[in-house]
Amino acid sequence: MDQSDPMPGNSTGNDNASAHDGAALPDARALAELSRKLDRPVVLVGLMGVGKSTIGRKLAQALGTRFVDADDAIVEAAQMSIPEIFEKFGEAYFRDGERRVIARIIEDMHGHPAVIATGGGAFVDAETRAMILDKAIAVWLDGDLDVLVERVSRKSTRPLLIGKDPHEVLSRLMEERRPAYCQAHIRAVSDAGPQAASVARILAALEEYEG
Ligand SMILES: Nc1ncnc2c1ncn2[C@@H]1O[C@H](COP(=O)(O)OP(=O)(O)O)[C@@H](O)[C@H]1O
Ligand SMILES: O=C(O)C1=C[C@@H](OP(=O)(O)O)[C@@H](O)[C@H](O)C1
Ligand SMILES: [Mg+2]
Repeated sequence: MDQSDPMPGNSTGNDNASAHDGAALPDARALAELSRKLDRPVVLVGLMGVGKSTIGRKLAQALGTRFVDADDAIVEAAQMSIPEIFEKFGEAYFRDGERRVIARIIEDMHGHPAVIATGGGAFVDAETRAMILDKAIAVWLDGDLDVLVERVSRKSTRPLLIGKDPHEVLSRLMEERRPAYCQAHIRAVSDAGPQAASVARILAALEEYEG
Protein backbone atom coordinates (compact mmCIF):
# COMPACT_ATOMS: atom_id res chain seq x y z
CA MET A 1 0.00 0.00 0.00
CA ASP A 2 1.06 3.59 -0.61
CA GLN A 3 2.78 4.58 2.65
CA SER A 4 1.12 7.99 2.52
CA ASP A 5 -2.37 6.48 2.65
CA PRO A 6 -3.81 7.82 5.93
CA MET A 7 -6.31 4.96 6.22
CA PRO A 8 -4.81 1.51 6.56
CA GLY A 9 -7.30 -1.03 5.31
CA ASN A 10 -8.77 1.73 3.18
CA SER A 11 -9.20 -0.31 0.10
CA THR A 12 -12.00 -1.24 -2.22
CA GLY A 13 -12.29 -3.44 -5.30
CA ASN A 14 -9.28 -5.46 -6.27
CA ASP A 15 -6.38 -3.65 -4.67
CA ASN A 16 -4.85 -4.69 -1.39
CA ALA A 17 -8.25 -5.71 0.07
CA SER A 18 -7.65 -9.04 -1.62
CA ALA A 19 -4.70 -9.65 0.69
CA HIS A 20 -7.11 -9.58 3.63
CA ASP A 21 -9.94 -11.57 2.09
CA GLY A 22 -9.19 -14.99 3.55
CA ALA A 23 -11.21 -16.15 6.55
CA ALA A 24 -8.08 -17.48 8.26
CA LEU A 25 -7.33 -15.65 11.51
CA PRO A 26 -3.74 -15.03 12.55
CA ASP A 27 -2.32 -17.71 14.85
CA ALA A 28 -2.63 -17.42 18.64
CA ARG A 29 0.86 -15.96 19.06
CA ALA A 30 0.24 -13.22 16.49
CA LEU A 31 -3.13 -12.41 18.08
CA ALA A 32 -1.57 -12.15 21.55
CA GLU A 33 1.18 -9.93 20.16
CA LEU A 34 -1.35 -7.63 18.47
CA SER A 35 -3.46 -7.47 21.62
CA ARG A 36 -0.33 -6.54 23.61
CA LYS A 37 0.39 -3.68 21.21
CA LEU A 38 -3.08 -2.19 21.61
CA ASP A 39 -2.93 0.43 24.35
CA ARG A 40 -6.38 1.84 23.63
CA PRO A 41 -9.80 0.37 22.97
CA VAL A 42 -10.84 -0.45 19.41
CA VAL A 43 -14.13 1.32 18.66
CA LEU A 44 -16.26 0.09 15.77
CA VAL A 45 -18.25 2.72 13.89
CA GLY A 46 -20.40 2.55 10.76
CA LEU A 47 -23.97 2.27 9.54
CA MET A 48 -26.75 0.15 11.03
CA GLY A 49 -26.51 -3.47 9.96
CA VAL A 50 -22.84 -3.38 8.97
CA GLY A 51 -22.02 -5.78 11.81
CA LYS A 52 -20.52 -3.64 14.59
CA SER A 53 -22.22 -5.65 17.35
CA THR A 54 -21.79 -9.11 15.83
CA ILE A 55 -18.31 -8.70 14.36
CA GLY A 56 -17.19 -6.65 17.39
CA ARG A 57 -17.94 -9.54 19.75
CA LYS A 58 -15.99 -11.96 17.54
CA LEU A 59 -13.10 -9.53 17.19
CA ALA A 60 -12.87 -9.28 20.99
CA GLN A 61 -12.92 -13.09 21.25
CA ALA A 62 -10.06 -13.32 18.76
CA LEU A 63 -8.02 -10.70 20.62
CA GLY A 64 -8.92 -12.09 24.05
CA THR A 65 -10.19 -8.69 25.19
CA ARG A 66 -13.38 -7.41 26.77
CA PHE A 67 -16.30 -6.50 24.53
CA VAL A 68 -18.89 -3.83 25.27
CA ASP A 69 -21.82 -2.86 23.06
CA ALA A 70 -22.55 0.82 23.77
CA ASP A 71 -26.22 0.38 22.81
CA ASP A 72 -26.60 -2.35 25.46
CA ALA A 73 -24.90 -0.10 28.03
CA ILE A 74 -27.31 2.73 27.18
CA VAL A 75 -30.32 0.43 27.58
CA GLU A 76 -28.98 -0.73 30.93
CA ALA A 77 -28.26 2.81 32.15
CA ALA A 78 -31.65 4.13 31.02
CA GLN A 79 -33.59 0.99 31.97
CA MET A 80 -35.45 1.53 28.72
CA SER A 81 -35.20 0.15 25.18
CA ILE A 82 -33.67 2.32 22.43
CA PRO A 83 -37.02 2.80 20.62
CA GLU A 84 -38.55 3.88 23.98
CA ILE A 85 -35.77 6.43 24.58
CA PHE A 86 -36.26 7.87 21.07
CA GLU A 87 -40.03 7.95 21.50
CA LYS A 88 -40.13 9.46 24.99
CA PHE A 89 -37.17 11.88 24.84
CA GLY A 90 -36.12 12.23 21.19
CA GLU A 91 -32.89 11.62 19.30
CA ALA A 92 -30.93 14.60 20.74
CA TYR A 93 -31.43 13.24 24.27
CA PHE A 94 -30.29 9.78 23.10
CA ARG A 95 -27.12 11.28 21.53
CA ASP A 96 -26.23 13.05 24.81
CA GLY A 97 -26.67 9.83 26.78
CA GLU A 98 -24.77 7.90 24.13
CA ARG A 99 -21.80 10.33 24.39
CA ARG A 100 -21.67 10.01 28.19
CA VAL A 101 -21.98 6.22 28.10
CA ILE A 102 -19.21 5.80 25.47
CA ALA A 103 -16.94 8.17 27.44
CA ARG A 104 -17.53 6.12 30.58
CA ILE A 105 -16.87 2.80 28.83
CA ILE A 106 -13.58 4.09 27.38
CA GLU A 107 -12.61 5.54 30.78
CA ASP A 108 -13.38 2.22 32.51
CA MET A 109 -10.92 0.43 30.21
CA HIS A 110 -8.01 2.45 31.69
CA GLY A 111 -6.04 2.27 28.44
CA HIS A 112 -6.37 -1.52 28.23
CA PRO A 113 -7.26 -3.21 24.95
CA ALA A 114 -10.96 -3.78 24.46
CA VAL A 115 -13.50 -3.77 21.65
CA ILE A 116 -16.44 -1.39 21.80
CA ALA A 117 -19.33 -1.49 19.31
CA THR A 118 -21.09 1.85 18.94
CA GLY A 119 -24.54 2.56 17.48
CA GLY A 120 -24.46 3.87 13.90
CA GLY A 121 -25.06 7.52 14.79
CA ALA A 122 -22.52 7.86 17.62
CA PHE A 123 -19.52 8.78 15.45
CA VAL A 124 -21.61 11.34 13.54
CA ASP A 125 -21.95 13.46 16.68
CA ALA A 126 -18.94 15.84 16.54
CA GLU A 127 -18.16 15.68 20.28
CA THR A 128 -18.48 11.91 20.50
CA ARG A 129 -16.34 11.52 17.38
CA ALA A 130 -13.60 13.81 18.74
CA MET A 131 -13.53 11.86 21.99
CA ILE A 132 -13.29 8.50 20.23
CA LEU A 133 -10.57 9.76 17.86
CA ASP A 134 -8.60 11.07 20.84
CA LYS A 135 -8.88 8.08 23.16
CA ALA A 136 -9.40 5.03 20.97
CA ILE A 137 -8.68 3.42 17.62
CA ALA A 138 -11.72 4.06 15.44
CA VAL A 139 -12.48 1.33 12.91
CA TRP A 140 -15.07 2.18 10.25
CA LEU A 141 -16.86 -0.97 9.18
CA ASP A 142 -18.13 -0.28 5.70
CA GLY A 143 -20.46 -2.39 3.57
CA ASP A 144 -22.65 -2.36 0.46
CA LEU A 145 -26.07 -0.82 0.77
CA ASP A 146 -27.88 -3.98 -0.38
CA VAL A 147 -26.08 -6.11 2.20
CA LEU A 148 -27.00 -3.66 4.99
CA VAL A 149 -30.64 -3.47 3.87
CA GLU A 150 -30.93 -7.26 3.94
CA ARG A 151 -29.37 -7.44 7.40
CA VAL A 152 -31.42 -4.71 9.09
CA SER A 153 -34.59 -6.30 7.76
CA ARG A 154 -34.04 -9.21 10.19
CA LYS A 155 -34.88 -7.08 13.26
CA SER A 156 -37.32 -4.20 13.78
CA THR A 157 -35.77 -2.55 16.84
CA ARG A 158 -34.04 0.39 15.17
CA PRO A 159 -36.14 3.53 15.70
CA LEU A 160 -34.76 5.30 12.62
CA LEU A 161 -36.08 2.45 10.47
CA ILE A 162 -39.43 1.65 12.09
CA GLY A 163 -42.23 2.10 9.53
CA LYS A 164 -39.78 3.33 6.87
CA ASP A 165 -38.21 1.91 3.73
CA PRO A 166 -34.77 0.70 4.94
CA HIS A 167 -33.24 1.09 1.47
CA GLU A 168 -34.32 4.75 1.30
CA VAL A 169 -33.18 5.58 4.87
CA LEU A 170 -29.86 3.75 4.67
CA SER A 171 -28.92 5.21 1.28
CA ARG A 172 -29.60 8.73 2.64
CA LEU A 173 -27.65 8.04 5.86
CA MET A 174 -24.79 6.55 3.84
CA GLU A 175 -24.46 9.87 1.98
CA GLU A 176 -24.90 12.05 5.07
CA ARG A 177 -22.64 10.09 7.38
CA ARG A 178 -19.79 9.16 5.05
CA PRO A 179 -17.81 12.37 5.79
CA ALA A 180 -17.88 11.48 9.50
CA TYR A 181 -17.07 7.78 9.09
CA CYS A 182 -14.19 8.72 6.73
CA GLN A 183 -12.42 10.29 9.69
CA ALA A 184 -11.94 6.91 11.42
CA HIS A 185 -8.33 5.78 11.80
CA ILE A 186 -9.03 2.55 9.91
CA ARG A 187 -11.56 1.35 7.33
CA ALA A 188 -12.43 -2.32 6.94
CA VAL A 189 -15.07 -3.94 4.75
CA SER A 190 -17.87 -6.12 6.10
CA ASP A 191 -19.32 -8.02 3.15
CA ALA A 192 -21.74 -10.88 2.60
CA GLY A 193 -18.97 -13.46 3.10
CA PRO A 194 -18.20 -15.36 6.29
CA GLN A 195 -18.06 -13.29 9.49
CA ALA A 196 -14.58 -14.68 10.18
CA ALA A 197 -13.37 -13.02 6.98
CA SER A 198 -14.61 -9.62 8.22
CA VAL A 199 -12.84 -10.22 11.55
CA ALA A 200 -9.65 -11.22 9.71
CA ARG A 201 -9.76 -8.03 7.63
CA ILE A 202 -10.08 -5.87 10.75
CA LEU A 203 -7.20 -7.72 12.43
CA ALA A 204 -5.02 -7.25 9.34
CA ALA A 205 -5.84 -3.54 9.23
CA LEU A 206 -5.11 -3.17 12.97
CA GLU A 207 -1.81 -4.98 12.53
CA GLU A 208 -0.91 -2.59 9.70
CA TYR A 209 -1.98 0.43 11.75
CA GLU A 210 -0.01 -0.60 14.84
CA GLY A 211 3.04 -1.39 12.70
N1 LIG B 1 -20.08 -10.01 8.24
C1 LIG B 1 -21.34 -10.48 8.36
N2 LIG B 1 -21.75 -11.48 7.58
C2 LIG B 1 -22.99 -11.94 7.67
N3 LIG B 1 -23.94 -11.48 8.53
C3 LIG B 1 -23.59 -10.50 9.35
C4 LIG B 1 -22.27 -9.95 9.30
N4 LIG B 1 -22.22 -8.97 10.22
C5 LIG B 1 -23.45 -8.91 10.80
N5 LIG B 1 -24.26 -9.85 10.29
C6 LIG B 1 -25.68 -10.04 10.65
O1 LIG B 1 -26.34 -8.81 10.32
C7 LIG B 1 -27.27 -8.45 11.33
C8 LIG B 1 -26.94 -7.07 11.84
O2 LIG B 1 -25.67 -7.06 12.47
P1 LIG B 1 -25.33 -6.17 13.72
O3 LIG B 1 -24.08 -6.72 14.31
O4 LIG B 1 -26.51 -6.01 14.63
O5 LIG B 1 -25.03 -4.76 13.02
P2 LIG B 1 -24.82 -3.33 13.68
O6 LIG B 1 -24.49 -3.50 15.13
O7 LIG B 1 -23.71 -2.72 12.89
O8 LIG B 1 -26.13 -2.62 13.46
C9 LIG B 1 -27.19 -9.55 12.39
O9 LIG B 1 -28.24 -10.45 12.12
C10 LIG B 1 -25.86 -10.22 12.14
O10 LIG B 1 -25.85 -11.58 12.50
O1 LIG C 1 -27.64 4.71 13.19
C1 LIG C 1 -28.21 5.13 14.21
O2 LIG C 1 -28.43 6.34 14.41
C2 LIG C 1 -28.62 4.15 15.26
C3 LIG C 1 -28.10 2.87 15.23
C4 LIG C 1 -28.46 1.83 16.20
O3 LIG C 1 -27.34 0.95 16.44
P1 LIG C 1 -26.75 -0.07 15.34
O4 LIG C 1 -25.92 0.73 14.37
O5 LIG C 1 -25.93 -1.03 16.14
O6 LIG C 1 -27.91 -0.72 14.67
C5 LIG C 1 -28.92 2.45 17.52
O7 LIG C 1 -27.84 3.08 18.18
C6 LIG C 1 -30.00 3.46 17.27
O8 LIG C 1 -31.10 2.77 16.73
C7 LIG C 1 -29.55 4.60 16.33
MG1 LIG D 1 -25.24 -2.75 16.95
